[in-house]
Amino acid sequence: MQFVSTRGQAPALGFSDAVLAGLAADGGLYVPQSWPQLSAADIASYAGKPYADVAFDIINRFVDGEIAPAKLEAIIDEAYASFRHPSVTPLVELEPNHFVLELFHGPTLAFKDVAMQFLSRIMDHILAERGLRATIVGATSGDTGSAAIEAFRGRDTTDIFILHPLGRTSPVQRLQMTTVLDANVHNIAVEGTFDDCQNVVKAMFNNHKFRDSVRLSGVNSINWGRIVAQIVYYVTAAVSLGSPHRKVSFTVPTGNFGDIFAGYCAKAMGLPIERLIIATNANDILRRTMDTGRYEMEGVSPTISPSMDIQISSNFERLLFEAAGRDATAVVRMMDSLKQSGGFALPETALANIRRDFAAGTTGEAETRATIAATLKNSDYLLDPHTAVGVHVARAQPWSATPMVTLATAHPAKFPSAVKDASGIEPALPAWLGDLYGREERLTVLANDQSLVEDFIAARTRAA
Ligand SMILES: Cc1ncc(COP(=O)(O)O)c(C=O)c1O
Ligand SMILES: N[C@@H](CCOP(=O)(O)O)C(=O)O
Repeated sequence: MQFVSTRGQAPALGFSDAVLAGLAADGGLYVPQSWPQLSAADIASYAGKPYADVAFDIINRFVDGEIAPAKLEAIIDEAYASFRHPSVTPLVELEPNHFVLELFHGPTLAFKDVAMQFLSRIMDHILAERGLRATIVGATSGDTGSAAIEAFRGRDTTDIFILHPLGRTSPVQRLQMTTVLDANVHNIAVEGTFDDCQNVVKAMFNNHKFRDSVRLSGVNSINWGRIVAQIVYYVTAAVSLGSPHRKVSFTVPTGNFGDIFAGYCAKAMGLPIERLIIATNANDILRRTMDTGRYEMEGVSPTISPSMDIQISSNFERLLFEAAGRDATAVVRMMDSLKQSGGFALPETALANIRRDFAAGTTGEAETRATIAATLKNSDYLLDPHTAVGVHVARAQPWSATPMVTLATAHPAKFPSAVKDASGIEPALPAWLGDLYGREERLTVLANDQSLVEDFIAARTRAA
């Protein structure tokens, strides 16, 4: 299996090289050259199987023999042994025909753990086999960073540098990153927004001299290794609800579009998904794009679901590539226009293709709070603000007999003050994080400036 860039100018790579590369050399994102197909019998065979077994069967189709199956199986088993729920990602019925898929039972309480626990182990394996070290960089609005730091801490093959927007994460998210004091972990608080952090990360990848000199690798969902691991829970959830004999719809709280793109991948592989619903907070660029056919940047406003305070939705590029019939030239045109003028128009057929598979809705701040309060009252279930954005959008969809699954992307305890404001209940952190507020912090504040960040990294990485 080869992976090709959405911009068509970078060499096609196998799984291991695509994972180590993160972003393609032409600035594009890697996608598989073709979608491996799950037959109805394959899907039916997953019923009752442990999560790790399903994960192995799906991920192995993309690894395509590059890693010995027994080794891959061991890596996947170990990754999901760190989850605190035996099903790894359990489904809970919220109300008739509406379920939440709890993705927050990993070590840092957000869905990012599902992919990151896999990615750190697979990268470690590939690097160790090649006798190499890499410099890992990531931009975070709070959850990717904590999951990545937890997954990569203490590893000899990697140094990890995480950029977060100064003062724009929840205190729990910040502390989960900055209190990890392992020598290979470096936290940079950037004076700017998440989009600024992500722009610096992408610019470092596009600075080929720097990229090569520190052997740069990425852990954001621009890395195919993140997406592939997220396909799995769409499959396990759909199978629990009766697939392949029954269709399922998913509503996904969305920012960088990685999580919902994994749902698209599952559908492309043959999972019977009826609709994928994009749920945005007040930073609603994706919902507006679905309405108007124009992707148009506006400023980012801080919300109580801060992890989704994003305007440049990286993985939307993967969907554009697919929807435009894999026309890399059209993708380059759109991305150039985004860079130059802050927006672009979608080609008509691409828009029609996207509207066939996706719908979208927005949840404002007051609605997010009201959803948390009402869900506690009516279903005795405490939502985090990101999941509440999804639940509100799911409830606003036209009625359908098809089961709806809303992805519960974070544990409410990551956002205690927003949840308390909305519900009157302050969710407690689990025991292993109980002393988080008392731990020593380490971080460096830097201006939003690529060369300052590059100098900081170059002076500290062991991969140079
Ligand atoms: C809690 C939470 N929910 C939802 C999202 C949005 O996910 P994605 O960026 O994959 O669209 C994020 C961050 O990305 C998150 O941290
Ligand atoms: N919400 C994210 C933003 C980065 O998303 P990613 O999935 O591309 O890593 C975060 O929590 O950092």
